[in-house]
Amino acid sequence: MSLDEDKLKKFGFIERGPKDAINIDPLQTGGILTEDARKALLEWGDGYSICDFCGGVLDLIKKPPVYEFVHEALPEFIGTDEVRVTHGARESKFAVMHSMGKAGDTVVLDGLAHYSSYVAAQRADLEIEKVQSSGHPEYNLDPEGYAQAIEKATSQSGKPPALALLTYPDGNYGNLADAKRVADVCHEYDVPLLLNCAYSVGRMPVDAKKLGADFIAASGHKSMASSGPIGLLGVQEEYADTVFRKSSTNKNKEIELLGCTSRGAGLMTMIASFPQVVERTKHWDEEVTNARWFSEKVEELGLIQVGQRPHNHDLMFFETPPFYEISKTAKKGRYFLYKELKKRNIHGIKGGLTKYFKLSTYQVGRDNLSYVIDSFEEIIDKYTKE
Ligand SMILES: Cc1ncc(COP(=O)(O)O)c(C=O)c1O
Repeated sequence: MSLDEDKLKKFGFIERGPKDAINIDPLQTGGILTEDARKALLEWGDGYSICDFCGGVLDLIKKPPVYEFVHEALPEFIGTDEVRVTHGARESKFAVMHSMGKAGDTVVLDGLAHYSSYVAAQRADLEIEKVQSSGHPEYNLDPEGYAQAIEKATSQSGKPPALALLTYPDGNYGNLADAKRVADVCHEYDVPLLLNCAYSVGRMPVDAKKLGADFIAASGHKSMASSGPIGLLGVQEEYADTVFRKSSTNKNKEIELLGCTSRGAGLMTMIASFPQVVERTKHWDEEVTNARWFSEKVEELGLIQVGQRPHNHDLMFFETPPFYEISKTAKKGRYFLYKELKKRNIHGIKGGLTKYFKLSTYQVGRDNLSYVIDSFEEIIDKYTKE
């Protein structure tokens, strides 16, 4: 096989269309780089760049201050005794499941858990027991549901679950369950709790100790203004030796991390953004106010926010009957909304969705949010007043 020149022409530098748009994509709003992180990306972009300074354990590098970041700043930031950098929230979840459970053990998942929690459990050969949410319209999770799930799993398998997980908040409705109560319930049965904080650490204050969480999984590219793939794994002391056990052949290498994880640009962008990330979590109340205000305004246009009300997070799910009605007769069909938003430089609602969608108001700011609301109104008017 040979790669001819015509084929190779497709590759090389590729511009990213929507990079300067107003972004309301829940996946992306918390991962937009700070200016310092953009500089760090170029500075540290070469493969293995950080390894110039490594004596065998990446997170022990003194200069640049990786050790201080990983072993001092991050534990304080999320309230766990130990932290390691991983390649993402899913890798963190897998590491915990794989080290805490044996094949055939059970993990309890909330009914709104992300698919990556399922595949992490499957990769670790764990059985899954679910705690159902209350369903439409609020999709609330009753912490007592964890007691029932734990009891059910125990009676079925003769053994308590190895772990419970709560998605905090969930990635569909942006619901923040009562994590403290969930932790208390799990601990009554001696079941440790992993909080999936992909959408919280880096956006809002999270203190694992206050919440009673034994493990934290976080996502740098989702919520910590970092270039991915990068995430965090926080572990309380009681479980640190289990999760961070070392290789018998390579004595300073932690097995669950396959020796070392993010090595270069990802880590250095996370470090570069960290001061601003810490600062922005102090202004979380403003983000919640903006989200609620946005929700109220678009509901005046006929959209309906489902999930917790009043809402406590920037990630929101809307049913959107006005757009759905238009899609039935619009020339571009269900793609009309995507095209209209694109024309207005608004990015983040998936193409083809008109019946419902989720969006995020995080760090978008009142002016741009007003512009999005006005654009929704203008689009509805354009098609209904024709
Ligand atoms: C709730 C939730 N958890 C975890 C993830 C995965 O995060 P990561 O890409 O860091 O593994 C996502 C990604 O969409 C998510 O929505």
